[in-house]
This record gives sequence, C-alpha cells and structure tokens, in this order.
Amino acid sequence: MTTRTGNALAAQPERSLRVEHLVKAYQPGKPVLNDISFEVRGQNSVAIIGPSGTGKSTLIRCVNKLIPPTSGAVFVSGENISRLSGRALRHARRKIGMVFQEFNLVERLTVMENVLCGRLGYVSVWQAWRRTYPQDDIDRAFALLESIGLADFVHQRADSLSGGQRQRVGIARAIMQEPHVLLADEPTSSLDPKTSVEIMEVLVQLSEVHRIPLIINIHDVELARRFTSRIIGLSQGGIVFDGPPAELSNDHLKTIYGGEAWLQ
Ligand SMILES: Nc1ncnc2c1ncn2[C@@H]1O[C@H](COP(=O)(O)OP(=O)(O)OP(=O)(O)O)[C@@H](O)[C@H]1O
Repeated sequence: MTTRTGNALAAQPERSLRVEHLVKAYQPGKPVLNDISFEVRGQNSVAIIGPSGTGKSTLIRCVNKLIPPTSGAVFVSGENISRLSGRALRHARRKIGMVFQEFNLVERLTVMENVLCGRLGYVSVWQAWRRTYPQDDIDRAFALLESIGLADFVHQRADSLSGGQRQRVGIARAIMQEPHVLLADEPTSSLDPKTSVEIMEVLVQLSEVHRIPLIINIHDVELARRFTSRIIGLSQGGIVFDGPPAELSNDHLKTIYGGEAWLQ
C-alpha cells in the first residue's frame, strides 16, 4: 500500500505528538488528569487503556483542544498548540486527525464526499461550500478507498453502509486530512469482534504507511496488545504503565483496573 503521499512523506521530518505535564481539572483542585507526559513519534501506535472515568477521553479532548488543559502543553510535530486560538488554532487542528466511536459521518453524503470532507481545512470557503475539490484530492481519495476495500462503494450513501464500512470511511477521511497525529477514541466499541479486528488492522496499517503517530483509546486490552506497539495505562488520572504490550502483566492490569477476580 505505497502511495504518492507515502513516498512524499519519506522526505519529511518525523511527525510527532508530545504531551508535557498535562493537568485537567473540570473543578478547581480536583484534577481528572494529573501530570501526564508522553511522546509518540513516526509510525508508532499507542493504546491508552484504563477504567471508565479515568480520563482517557479527556486526554483526547485536551490534545485536540476541544477543551482547554488546566496546565501543561501539547506539541504537534514540535508546535505548541496549547496557547493557540482563532485562525492559528484552526490551522493547527488540520494536523490532528480524529476517528470516532460512532463514526461521525454525514449520513446523506456519499462515501467519496465523506472522505473528501477530510480536505475541508485545505480548500477555500467557496470550494468547501460547493464541495468542489481538486482532482488530485479526488484521485487520492479513490486510491485510499481502493486500498481499504471500498472502491465499489464510492457513490453509495453513508447511511447505507455497515458499521465496519462506516468506520473505514471515517479512517479514510482522517487520513485524507494528512494529519501529524491520528487520535482514535474507542474506534471499535460499536463493532462486533471480527469487524473490530479488521478495523484495528486498517488503522494501524494506514498509520504505518502514512507515518502518522496513532493514539487509540480502547477498552479491549487484548486488541491493544495485539495491534499496538506501546500501551499506556491510566489510573486515577495518572500514568501507571507505559511500555510494550509484552511487558503488560496481570499485576499491571490489577493496578490499572483494580481488583483481580475479572482477570481469571
Ligand atoms: N465536561 C465535563 N465536566 C465535568 N466533569 C467531566 C466532564 N467530562 C468528563 N468529566 C469527568 O471526568 C472524568 C473522566 O471522564 P472521561 O470521559 O475522560 O473518562 P474515560 O476514561 O474516557 O471514561 P470512559 O472509558 O467511560 O469513556 C469522569 O469523572 C467524568 O465524569
């Protein structure tokens, strides 16, 4: 799956996400995330695991600046996006691709139109309004869809697709954005086990081919172990494990999730 984009990327500096001493408190004095620091570079994939309510989605929302961190900084390919606002923030957001649990497609648009939405940040307001995209974008979108088995569906409306097909479209849209980091928030939670495996394969493969660091919030520890090169375990708003899947032991899982009966 080598693409023109992939070849061009080989000449570019490595893409990266760096989170430094991130703190988020929705209520003063009660931090949900407490001093989170990590860095992901190149084509590496990281799974963020942890119990419900431990702050995984909050972390994703702080990284893409849907919510402001209380303190700390987020660097995307070296650019500190923490203090940006207005046009500069909109520009920086193009560097952050998102894949959602519920896909977030525009239901009445076709597969091709949804994927081209990934280019909205790069075209003029007039082009965006008329949804007229450069031929190069259309060619790349088609090649991308072909590479993930959706060539026969380009003109089909999003609302006629299965969950797995929708998530492929969501991933293709994010890749079309040519992001410097790809954030996936529970991308398999709405899918059956077989489709979940296929979606993880597509996500990890595309992030590798396009050399985009990938961060996946995921509840399924076995999927995290199988597909990502690194696991970060959160508990009570702090990092309690950060390492390769092979090093994640039952003791670590007890620390992350608490208890142990569920492990048997
Ligand atoms: N907008 C908000 N205002 C106040 N508290 C919030 C807000 N969003 C989340 N929280 C709280 O922050 C904590 C972390 O929530 P978050 O959604 O980040 O956890 P999570 O690890 O992603 O959970 P899950 O795995 O269930 O999705 C929870 O206690 C939640 O109630």
